[in-house]
Amino acid sequence: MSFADFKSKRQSKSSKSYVSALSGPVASVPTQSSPQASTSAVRNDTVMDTDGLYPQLPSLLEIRKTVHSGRGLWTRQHVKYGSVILSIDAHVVVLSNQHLDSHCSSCAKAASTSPSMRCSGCGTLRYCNSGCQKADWSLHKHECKALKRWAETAPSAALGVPNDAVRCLGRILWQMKSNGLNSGWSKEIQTMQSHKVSLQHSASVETHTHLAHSVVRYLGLTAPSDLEEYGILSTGDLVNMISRFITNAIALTSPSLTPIGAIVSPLAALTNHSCLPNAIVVFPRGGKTKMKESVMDVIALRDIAAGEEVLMTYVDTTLPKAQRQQVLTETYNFTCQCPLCKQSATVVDPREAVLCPKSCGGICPLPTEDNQVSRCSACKAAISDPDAVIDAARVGQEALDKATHLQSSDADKAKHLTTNIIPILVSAGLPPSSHPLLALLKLHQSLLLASFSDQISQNLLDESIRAAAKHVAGLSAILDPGHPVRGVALAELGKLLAVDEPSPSPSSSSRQTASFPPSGPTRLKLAYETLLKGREELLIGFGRENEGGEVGREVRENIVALEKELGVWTTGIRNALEDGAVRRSGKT
Ligand SMILES: C[S@@+](CC[C@H](N)C(=O)[O-])C[C@H]1O[C@@H](n2cnc3c(N)ncnc32)[C@H](O)[C@@H]1O
Repeated sequence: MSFADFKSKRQSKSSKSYVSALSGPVASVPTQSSPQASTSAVRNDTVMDTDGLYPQLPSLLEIRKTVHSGRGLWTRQHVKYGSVILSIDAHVVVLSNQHLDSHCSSCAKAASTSPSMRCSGCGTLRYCNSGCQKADWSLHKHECKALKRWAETAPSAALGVPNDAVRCLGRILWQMKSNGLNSGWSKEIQTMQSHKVSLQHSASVETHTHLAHSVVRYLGLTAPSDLEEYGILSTGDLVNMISRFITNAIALTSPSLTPIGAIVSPLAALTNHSCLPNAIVVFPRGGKTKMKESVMDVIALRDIAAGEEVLMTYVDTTLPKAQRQQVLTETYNFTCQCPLCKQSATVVDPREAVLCPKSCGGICPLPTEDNQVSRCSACKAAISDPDAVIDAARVGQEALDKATHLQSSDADKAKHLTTNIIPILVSAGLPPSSHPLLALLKLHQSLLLASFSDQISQNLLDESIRAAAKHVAGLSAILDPGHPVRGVALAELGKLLAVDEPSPSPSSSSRQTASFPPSGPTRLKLAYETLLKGREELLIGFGRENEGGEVGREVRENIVALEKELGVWTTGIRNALEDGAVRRSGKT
């Protein structure tokens, strides 16, 4: 697994009627700052002097240190939801191996929007044009030699390029050497949090050791003293640097939130974690200043009061508590105390829930081996066969792991798995917000989309829409309105609903077995409403001043096109009705 995948897995997101879940009014965005976010109800924090570091720190923010979570970013004034709190160019950016061919290694733009040229030296990195290549050369000149050396000694072609973590550490070390170890740039890197001291008790010792060996090989070092020019005087220093990277690297995502690599930004990395974050890191792309994918923004997901801590998430918040906690302990070395993790056991978390067996609209906690008794939180009806639910969830997790593994090597097999397992979880009573159903729906949707060809069938399109709608319904039960993951999911659903129907006959087989999705003008109207809702959420999640990022701007164009199309439909229907009325009255 690449480091980008590793990180994105950690980040990175009920209604029985999906139609009604989507066609209601746009959920209002909470405008009150959340009391959960502040960890300084009693001031136990110290405002820190930046010592000339972090020149990009805006006056809106200050760095404070607490006993509980070390340094963090705090607001000095009220911040409105959807505002850009911080906009920065990362210190170091690398693409994950599977994106090296499809994206520019300088600006990280996808090759589909720009023809790319390959570096003739290493034959590994691609660029949009010579401008991008020149901009990257000061770092790539070291990397180019290292990549060639690595490929020459690799045991197989498949291992001919080191993973993104090794390449990112290489870039950090070359840049530190070139900028000088006493430069602000290098000091910011050196002061990033490391967990070297607690490593010996941690499950990630192996990852650190493996990375250390790989970095030494990548840099072409022959003696420990060779590391001194990088400011690394001992093995301990090297482990420290690796721990800093693992603790602070952030997944680089495309404008539609697909993980494509890793970045290191010491300033953004000062943000501490909550599983109920009030902020998020996005790479919105666009505008005059954000043409590089690697320009990152930290966006306020809800109003943040003056003097409140800015908190983002380090894990995928669609995961159940135990899985989130495991990652936070193993990778970040702390136990999360956020309100979601400390939620009373009497509150049912939609991530770990089963629908009420009496269909009263309530949910029951997902039964476990240790706690098989599960009752609906609303009507108290008990689940009659908890073992069946436990089994379904277990089989679902196994299928998810297998399908995720297979998706790039054998997409058909992966799709077969998701197609078969999803109905089992649904019939066991899992709502779309529940793990692993939500993750399976997302994967199923992407596998269906990947199988679209020029000749798309009505059934395939309708099945994709149903998967996308269930995915949106699941996310909506978990994530706050305005979360960019929700915005992107709504945009995808709206786009699918707006696709021309290949055979829109109301008597087609899919129509008889399911009332969703509708056909004709009703479908277009639903597409329009979904896109409007998506745009509203994207404007928050990617920042209002970014116009909702690249996806938000695309959605706006789709909305304009649909308005025209719906206008034609409305006129056509009105004309048809008027014609009928004229005929009935005997006029010609
Ligand atoms: C990316 S760094 C954040 C900045 C860090 N606090 C510092 O002083 O540089 C991640 C580390 O901060 C600490 N941290 C972040 N969020 C935390 C939380 N909610 N509770 C406790 N520690 C936290 C953990 O040590 C974690 O490994």
